[in-house]
Amino acid sequence: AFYTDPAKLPTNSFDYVVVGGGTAGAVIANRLTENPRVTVLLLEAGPSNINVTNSIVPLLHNSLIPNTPYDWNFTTTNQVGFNGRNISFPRGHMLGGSSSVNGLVFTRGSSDDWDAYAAIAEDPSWTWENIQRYLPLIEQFTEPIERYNITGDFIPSLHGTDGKIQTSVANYRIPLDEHIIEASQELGDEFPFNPDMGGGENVLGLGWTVSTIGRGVRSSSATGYLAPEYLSRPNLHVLIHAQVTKLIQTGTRNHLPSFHSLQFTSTLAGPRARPVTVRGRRAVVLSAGAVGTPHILQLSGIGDRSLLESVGIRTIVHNPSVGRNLSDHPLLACVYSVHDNSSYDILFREPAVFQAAMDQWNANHTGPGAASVFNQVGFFRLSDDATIFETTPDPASGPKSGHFEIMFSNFYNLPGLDAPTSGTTISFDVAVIPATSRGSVELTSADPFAAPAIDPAYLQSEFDIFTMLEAVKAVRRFAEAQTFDGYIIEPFGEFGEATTDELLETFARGNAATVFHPVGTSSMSPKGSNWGVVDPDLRVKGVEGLFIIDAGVINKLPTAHTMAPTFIVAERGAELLKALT
Ligand SMILES: Cc1cc2nc3c(=O)[nH]c(=O)nc-3n(C[C@H](O)[C@H](O)[C@H](O)COP(=O)(O)OP(=O)(O)OC[C@H]3O[C@@H](n4cnc5c(N)ncnc54)[C@H](O)[C@@H]3O)c2cc1C
Repeated sequence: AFYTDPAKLPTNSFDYVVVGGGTAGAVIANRLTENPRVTVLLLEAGPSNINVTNSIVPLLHNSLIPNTPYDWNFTTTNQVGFNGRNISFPRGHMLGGSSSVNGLVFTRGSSDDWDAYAAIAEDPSWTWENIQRYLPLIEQFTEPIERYNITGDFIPSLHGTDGKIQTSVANYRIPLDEHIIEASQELGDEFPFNPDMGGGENVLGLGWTVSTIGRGVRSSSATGYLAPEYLSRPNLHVLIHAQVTKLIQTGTRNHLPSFHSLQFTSTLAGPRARPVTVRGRRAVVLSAGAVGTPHILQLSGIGDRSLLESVGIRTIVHNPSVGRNLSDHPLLACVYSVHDNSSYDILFREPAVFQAAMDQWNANHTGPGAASVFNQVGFFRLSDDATIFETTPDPASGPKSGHFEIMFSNFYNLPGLDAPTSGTTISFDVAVIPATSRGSVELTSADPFAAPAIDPAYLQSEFDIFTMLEAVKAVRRFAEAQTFDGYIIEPFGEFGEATTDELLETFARGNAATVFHPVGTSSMSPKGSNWGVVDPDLRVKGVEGLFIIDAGVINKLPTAHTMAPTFIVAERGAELLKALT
């Protein structure tokens, strides 16, 4: 059942309480309640996803962040590597979490990435081979809403057809597509075409983006795993507007502090509302994401003693790894002015064009509204003799993993920044993949409603800045392809003026942002190791009754956007929990 008022809950004791109705939390709640005898309470701080148009219409996702009710509206600390700038750090704040607000890109990572997770955690159950069985549970590949011939744009055998999340390629084609594919054919040595990045053995190269879109509509963990047929299960209770403020120690078991209770506040009643206490008899599962989960742990006395003491919180479990090892993909937009009357710059700028697109989408879910903004992405490697490898060991998980990504879109794609008021542009956004800078999420106050300090430490390592600049240079070589003659006019703004390495670095540090992929703050590490937050079975170290299942447990950035890897972690986490019962 679905609730907005905690007073309506039938009980305050459940088999499991899951914190965070986001990407992972919705999976856990769904899978555990497949057994009608298991009761689950799922608590989500944000509002419902139902009828939120900008979450439903794929093209509108950039408008969900920042400074909306659907975003936590976090800001990073001042970033040394960004010339002291801070940036907005969006996280989904609604049912479905970040899968309800994100860019819909569905990429799973390379086999090397998953094998690295297994190696780091010293647990072979996390290898690429072993996680294969979760993929069909997640994905339901669908035909694009427009009747395009997609033969050759994907490899059917790599996709599930019966999972909970609908995916598709190329829901709305744009003139830029042809140029990107042609450029890849022209410059195939450096930018080879990849017919499908979903196979972990072959994620490098450029290809059509698989997006979480079904019949022109966003598919999220909320639409998929919390669909009406699941919400109607009598053993599943989903409460929104419920912000968890603290876990409560309920005793000791096997010499470990137990955490089977927690407090939350209904935000509809304001932060001064009386906290409600609920109990998870079998376990409490934290799925509040790479920021929310470590923040809750710290508020509950689980974290670095000196940090907790600094805000007057008594330490129950001293674990300095909580909230540390924050890793994210830094992004830099390389914008070109182009001749393109179909550029989304016009659509977003001119109300009549925008309205026509929305009218079309409203009529039958077709047109630009039906598509994500990245019809293609590509993952690439630095050359083996890149000078950085003289001083830095290659941080990629292996030869099948990338060093940088390029994402292609047909407009000025810098969410949160004002687009130019005239002309038309395309954006080739680059990102550093195995970024080696490590940051942190730290509480700033014992007040659970005070935002934590988020320091992703962007571009603070030699490798990260080197790779960012190499990625920009790769973009410039790509833009030299003949197919762009008469289409690309010139590089736009400061990007065009950054003609030396020094100027390029200034441009990067002055303009880079994020692809929104934080991981690592609840890192999975070997059982018994002296670092990390969860064991390979996703139990929180040093306590009883508490699990973490979200993007934070991923201990290293994948050659992928992080939603699909989070779904994999969640399906595996649900299986591990079910095995306990
Ligand atoms: C703007 C944006 C664009 C992105 N684009 C892509 C993309 O195109 N492709 C891709 O693969 N990845 C993308 N990502 C990343 C991807 O969406 C995330 O890595 C993934 O969804 C994380 O899943 P999660 O379950 O860990 O956290 P989330 O999905 O964020 O879920 C956490 C949930 O917990 C709730 N919560 C937090 N604290 C509390 C609390 N105290 N009490 C109760 N509830 C709480 C939150 O409101 C949220 O619903 C994007 C992310 C963002 C923000």
